Amino acid sequence: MILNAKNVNKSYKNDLILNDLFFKIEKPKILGLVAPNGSGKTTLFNAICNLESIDSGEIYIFDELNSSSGIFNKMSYMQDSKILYTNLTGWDHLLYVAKCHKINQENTIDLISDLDMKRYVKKKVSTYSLGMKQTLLLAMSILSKPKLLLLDEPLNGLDVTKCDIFRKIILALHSTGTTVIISSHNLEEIEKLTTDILFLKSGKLISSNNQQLLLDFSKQKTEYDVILDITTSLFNVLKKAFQIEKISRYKITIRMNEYEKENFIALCKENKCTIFDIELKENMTYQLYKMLFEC
Ligand SMILES: Nc1ncnc2c1ncn2[C@@H]1O[C@H](COP(=O)(O)OP(=O)(O)OP(=O)(O)O)[C@@H](O)[C@H]1O
Repeated sequence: MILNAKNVNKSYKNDLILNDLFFKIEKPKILGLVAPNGSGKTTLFNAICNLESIDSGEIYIFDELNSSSGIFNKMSYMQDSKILYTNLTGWDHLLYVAKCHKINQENTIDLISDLDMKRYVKKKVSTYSLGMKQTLLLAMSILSKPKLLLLDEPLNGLDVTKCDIFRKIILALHSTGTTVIISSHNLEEIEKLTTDILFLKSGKLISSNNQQLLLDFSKQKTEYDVILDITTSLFNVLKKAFQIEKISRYKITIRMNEYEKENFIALCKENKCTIFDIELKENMTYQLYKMLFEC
């Protein structure tokens, strides 16, 4: 078992942040961790790494209690830039991590090149931009090729090119068997990278694959863009039966739930209308997020 969290509770004074939280990861995955500000994402990461004590419950990493000193040989945690020493250079930071994990300098130099850090790695961190600090933190967290990697808002301040590099590196690491959990408010990027999303709501985790969540979602009306070859007569039929938001010759935007979607597809078929594409107007993660946190 990669991660096993049982009955985890954590409060700050009267605020219950993690509420009898259960969570298991059995196979290597890339998971997104998504929730509004102040919901407890960082608290959960800190609790997993035992940087923050929990009030009750147990967390096991590779079948060892997270308080065991050996876990940091197998896992790594990218925190925010407050952990960096502004008077040291990026190179100093990387050398320190390399020494702790007995990694040779060639691997460090390769990573600096992969992350395009050569230009600034020998400068003091005090001169770094947010994106440069994030890149250094990412480099520090992946240098040891951990089997479990926690990334707390790694995309903050990264430009489009850096996001692409970041994605390739995470996918490459995952292909070697690493499990990655990434918290982010960038729902589009997170959807591109991950297989499951974990929503942290009221101190508990809900997976985007949760059957009840998907059932609730299927009952919600959502906007779809449909590319189709529509005739005027069919449009008149559809107009009466569905909530059409926008229409042009080959594309309509329509609000419907899953049940209505099936009827819509059947009606088009009956009328010999070809549907070339039917897709959610906003990404699925965003739709689930709205359903969970904004109603
Ligand atoms: N050391 C602390 N003492 C008291 N309260 C804390 C402490 N750390 C976090 N909190 C509170 O716990 C809650 C969860 O904070 P946390 O930083 O885990 O949320 P988050 O989901 O990571 O937020 P964000 O998306 O803004 O980074 C917040 O209400 C925060 O004020």
